[in-house]
Amino acid sequence: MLSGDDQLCLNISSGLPSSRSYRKKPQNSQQRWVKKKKQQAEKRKSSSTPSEEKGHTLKQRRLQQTDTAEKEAEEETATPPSPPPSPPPPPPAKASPLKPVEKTTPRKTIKKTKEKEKMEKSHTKESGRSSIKTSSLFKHNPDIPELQRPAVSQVKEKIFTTELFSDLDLHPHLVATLSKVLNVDKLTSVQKQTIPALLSGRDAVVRSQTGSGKTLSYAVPLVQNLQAVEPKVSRSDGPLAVIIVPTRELALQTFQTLQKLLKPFTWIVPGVLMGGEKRKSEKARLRKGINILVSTPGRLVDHIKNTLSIAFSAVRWLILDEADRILDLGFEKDLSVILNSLNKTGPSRQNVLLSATMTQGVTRLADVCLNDPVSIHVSGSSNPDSVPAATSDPGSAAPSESFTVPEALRQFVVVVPSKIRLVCLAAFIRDKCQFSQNNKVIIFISSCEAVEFLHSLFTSVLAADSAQQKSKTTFLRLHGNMKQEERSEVFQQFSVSQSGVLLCTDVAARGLDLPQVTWIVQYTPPTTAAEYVHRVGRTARIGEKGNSLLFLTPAETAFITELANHNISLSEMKLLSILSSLMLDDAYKGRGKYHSKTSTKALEQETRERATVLQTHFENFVHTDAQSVQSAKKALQSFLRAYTTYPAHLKHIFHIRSLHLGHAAKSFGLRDAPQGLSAASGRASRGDRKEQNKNQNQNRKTGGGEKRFCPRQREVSLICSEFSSGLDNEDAKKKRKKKMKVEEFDQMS
Ligand SMILES: Nc1ncnc2c1ncn2[C@@H]1O[C@H](COP(=O)(O)OP(=O)(O)OP(=O)(O)O)[C@@H](O)[C@H]1O
Repeated sequence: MLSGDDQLCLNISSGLPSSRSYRKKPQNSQQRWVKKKKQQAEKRKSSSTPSEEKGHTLKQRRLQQTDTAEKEAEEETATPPSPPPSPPPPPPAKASPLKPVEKTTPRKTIKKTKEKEKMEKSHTKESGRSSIKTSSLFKHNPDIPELQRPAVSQVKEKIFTTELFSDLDLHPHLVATLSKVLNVDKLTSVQKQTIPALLSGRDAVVRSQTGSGKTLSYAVPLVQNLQAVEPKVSRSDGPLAVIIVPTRELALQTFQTLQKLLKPFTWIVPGVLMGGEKRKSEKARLRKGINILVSTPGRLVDHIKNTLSIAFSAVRWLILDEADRILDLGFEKDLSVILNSLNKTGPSRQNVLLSATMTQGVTRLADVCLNDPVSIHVSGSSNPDSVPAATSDPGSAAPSESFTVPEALRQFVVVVPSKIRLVCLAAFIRDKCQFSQNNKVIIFISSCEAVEFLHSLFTSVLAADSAQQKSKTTFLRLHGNMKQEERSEVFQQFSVSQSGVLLCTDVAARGLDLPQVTWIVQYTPPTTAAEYVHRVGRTARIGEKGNSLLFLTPAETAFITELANHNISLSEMKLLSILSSLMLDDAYKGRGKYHSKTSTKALEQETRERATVLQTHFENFVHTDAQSVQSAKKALQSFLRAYTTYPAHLKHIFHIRSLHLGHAAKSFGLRDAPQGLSAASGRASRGDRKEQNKNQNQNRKTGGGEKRFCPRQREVSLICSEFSSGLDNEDAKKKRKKKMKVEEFDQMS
């Protein structure tokens, strides 16, 4: 195994423009810091004036005087360091954010946003050190255990074959479009096996790793087949193919791929239906005629029930992408409505189920709705037995089912005590986005509220801390409680951006093909090994390189064994290695007593001090006003609720009772565990219960927010807008309007 330092070296990407390239001689944060210090010292030496030298000698003397204090500080820091008593030596080029900005910049020239004001307030507070109240981050934490990494033989899947699309019997315009528009010439393994099978008219269950080209493996034969239909397909034929996907973004992405493929075949019309869009305009499009219909299940069911112009009499293809997810989310009921509706009238149909992971539920579905299917399992044998055998839980994979992850994916785990999680994540982001270039990071978080909270915290605090630096980190967010226009906008923005951070729930875990993502961070662990595979699958796609980092607390390390049971192996990244990136950041300078020292112990102590300063920035921001505290509490509460929803077979790893509420609170920038908030959501205080009930009633009315979950419903709630038709709000509004009209009438009469 690599040492912690080596691991971090490996993970710092180069400043070169391409995400594919890596430094030949990578340096870790500590090495970079030592180098930076040396350079600074040399600069100072060459440019120092007598008075500066005097200042420097003063500093030396001060350091000698504080030798005894240094010993003390070798223990933990209970409060953030106070500034040195006398003025510091040569002023740094950048103003330290520990000092209020107003002192150096005329107030009138600054256009302040609310957040900036908050930050300034908190910094001002900080300079009045007496008001700081940050308890020690590094005291009273559970020990980080030595990780047991079971021996795992990872399953490998070759991505590309030597065969070309032009070797297949496809329409030449389709081959040309693949090459010119999609930049695709060689077949991937899954395409090589799937395309001929589908062209021959067979049903299929397709399983291959994430980012291996499954979309084209069904889209190419579909287009080939439909363009050859005689007489030519026309809009009035209605849907000839129905493609069901679990999320709106995936629906949009699939639709866009089809649009490109259909460029030479303009008479075949693709269309997308998804929650959040206007039902009226969708109805109009359906009336005009859509030949290839891409939809989320809930929305399609809504149209089946309410739109007269939807007719399935001509459907000859049914494709269920991310089939296990569709069943997993409890879409079964919707699916049976769709299948019944298709079966009622349609001609004989070709059916395809696809995913990178399969569950027993999919096997059952395949039994019911596929006709003598060919089973394509790229990394295993192509026989039906390769689909998971029966388990007690139809939604889960068999306990020992092996999963394949991309070969060029480097997977890491960091064990972090709860209290330090927030600064560890922030330090990681700073390292990847501030001190390295062209990193595109996706961070998975367990609830919409926590995504919102962290987004506003990082946008305010980290962005303000790096205000002096050249490159600014862009933070985006994506979750199921956002309005559809905003979701689509974020999806597009992150797709085309060269760098930045996307904070999201599992709504982004499946199928999304976001180019050049370099890091996947699982800040809250996934609920299953399969979800782990899909989350990390957002990087290292189609043979590219990529990295992933899983956050676990010391109590959760048994999840590594659970992953190993599915042939997934991780390397450890040390917590201190991640935190040491703060040494590059003068925004978090501690007492500065260790600057002249390069011993490991001194460096570690300085790193801890800096982490404490950063935590103080977060806590000050959170405690600026009651509203911020409230949103932190809400985020904590939703995190706790989500924590209660791990499936039974993982409860021994993720149990709410093993969480320390005060420590968890700290990871949301709260100084103390909120009063009356019980770790187990079911054991809330009376006041809290009242609040919860109020919220639940409110949520029921608005169709959003938090609900009480049973384990299976966690994901459902996270991508609730996909699960529902997305029209609940409209219906609720209409009902309210109707009620108001009746009341008005009553009042008038
Ligand atoms: N033969 C090919 N050559 C080069 N690139 C390809 C080829 N086939 C697909 N791609 C590209 O690979 C990327 C991933 O494809 P796709 O999204 O279909 O993967 P997937 O297997 O469905 O992944 P997931 O399981 O995550 O949904 C896309 O950008 C696609 O354009």
